[in-house]
Amino acid sequence: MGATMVKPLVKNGNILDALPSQVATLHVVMLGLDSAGKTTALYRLKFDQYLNTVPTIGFNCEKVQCTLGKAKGVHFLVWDVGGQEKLRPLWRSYTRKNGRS
Ligand SMILES: Nc1nc2c(ncn2[C@@H]2O[C@H](COP(=O)(O)OP(=O)(O)OP(=O)(O)O)[C@@H](O)[C@H]2O)c(=O)[nH]1
Ligand SMILES: [Mg+2]
Repeated sequence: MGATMVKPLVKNGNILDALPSQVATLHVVMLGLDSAGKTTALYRLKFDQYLNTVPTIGFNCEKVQCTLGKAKGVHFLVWDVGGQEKLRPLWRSYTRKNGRS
């Protein structure tokens, strides 16, 4: 049985360094249970502050520009999807075009 070589996605522990240099906008979907902290993390990324949040009904979408490292200038379109149980059936509609589902 031969071993398979898998090229690591993350180099030097930094996922940003693994991004292609010529990329316009990367879409990121945040999924997780309610009150996991998704919106808090998104606002921290976008506004560099910890802001009070309310439970997300539907989704929030924010454009975030990377300002450091090799990924400087790359734009992320971050989709922060509500995690309440009644909203979870909608999660698949945010992931079906990723080629893995
Ligand atoms: N202690 C602690 N509290 C956190 C952290 N991140 C978020 N919170 C708190 O957890 C609560 C829920 O955070 P949200 O960011 O609204 O959670 P969410 O994942 O967006 O929840 P839904 O929108 O319902 O899916 C808020 O009161 C936050 O202040 C954390 O890292 N530590
Ligand atoms: Mg939220």
